[in-house]
Amino acid sequence: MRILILGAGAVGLTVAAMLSEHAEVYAVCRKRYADAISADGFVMTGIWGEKTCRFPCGESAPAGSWDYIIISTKSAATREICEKYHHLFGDAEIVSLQNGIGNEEIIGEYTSHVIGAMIITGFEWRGDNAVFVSVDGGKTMFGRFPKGTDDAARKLSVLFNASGIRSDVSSDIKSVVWSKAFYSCSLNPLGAVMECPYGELRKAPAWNIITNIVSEAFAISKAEGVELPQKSASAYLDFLMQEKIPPTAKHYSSMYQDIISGRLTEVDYMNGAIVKLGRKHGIATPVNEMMVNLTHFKEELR
Ligand SMILES: NC(=O)C1=CN([C@@H]2O[C@H](COP(=O)(O)OP(=O)(O)OC[C@H]3O[C@@H](n4cnc5c(N)ncnc54)[C@H](OP(=O)(O)O)[C@@H]3O)[C@@H](O)[C@H]2O)C=CC1
Ligand SMILES: CC(C)(CO)C(=O)C(=O)O
Repeated sequence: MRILILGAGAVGLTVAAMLSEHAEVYAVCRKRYADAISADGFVMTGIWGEKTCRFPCGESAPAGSWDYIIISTKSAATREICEKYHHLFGDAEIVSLQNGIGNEEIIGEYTSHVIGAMIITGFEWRGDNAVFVSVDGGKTMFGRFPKGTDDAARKLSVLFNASGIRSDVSSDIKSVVWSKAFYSCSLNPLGAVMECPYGELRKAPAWNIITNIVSEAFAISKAEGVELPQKSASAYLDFLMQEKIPPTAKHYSSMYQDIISGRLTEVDYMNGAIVKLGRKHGIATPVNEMMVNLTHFKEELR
């Protein structure tokens, strides 16, 4: 199986390292990462094991055809990467291994072969050729976007499992992607602005804010016709409190890590997407809008 990873950073390089023992993988990444990996290998630490891996990577993609092309940029770069590389898409399945609402729709403007994915594992940079895998919040999910499963999604999930990344398929991947987006909308900006781990957000003042974020987001999912696995805002809040926060209670959100490292956050593709869809449907989303503004303010203060 030939797999090209476009925009490989913390997620894409680690996935490349894991898959490269079971498939032919090439990672397109920034020059400084390619140089460091070519010189010293890619160093993985954390819950997926400690190893130094070698796989081909570089600033541009080699010619040829691919079975899967995995996009692992931040959401702000999805369109740019599609513009730059859609000439390679051919019959390949194009997989969005990203957070946020709207990436699959952008990719769908360039191909009819879109696979949606949801990954809920933590990846933290530890140098130009090193990533620490910090937490595991569940299986990585794949599915034909927006709905359905087929051999292409199943084969990719089988490869991930064989490579040591717990995975499964969903026949409603859009719903799974939105459910993860609601998790990110609830925990990421608040954890970043307050500089605290997810577990602290269970305290009453934070939980009041999260309750409003989730209620607004549910109104939007209803208006968009996206049915989440959790049937109501209160069912989603229970799921967050009972199932999702406990395994990641000590984790500082990736948005917090973006802010302290001087990178822009993806808040516009999370709470910002809810605000934008709220305007489209005439639904007020003041708490999500406040989180967008607070996060951008925090970005400017650093
Ligand atoms: N990190 C995590 O714990 C998790 C992240 N995710 C999601 O996965 C996605 C990727 O996150 P993550 O890996 O952390 O992000 P990173 O910023 O570490 O990686 C993305 C990489 O893509 C690069 N890139 C952008 N455009 C190009 C291009 N044209 N050519 C080559 N490289 C390019 C970026 O470079 P540059 O910065 O120079 O633009 C960056 O190095 C996000 O949507 C994130 O929300 C999901 C689960 C967990
Ligand atoms: C827990 C984790 C790492 C899973 O994606 C996360 O949601 C984040 O930090 O953004």
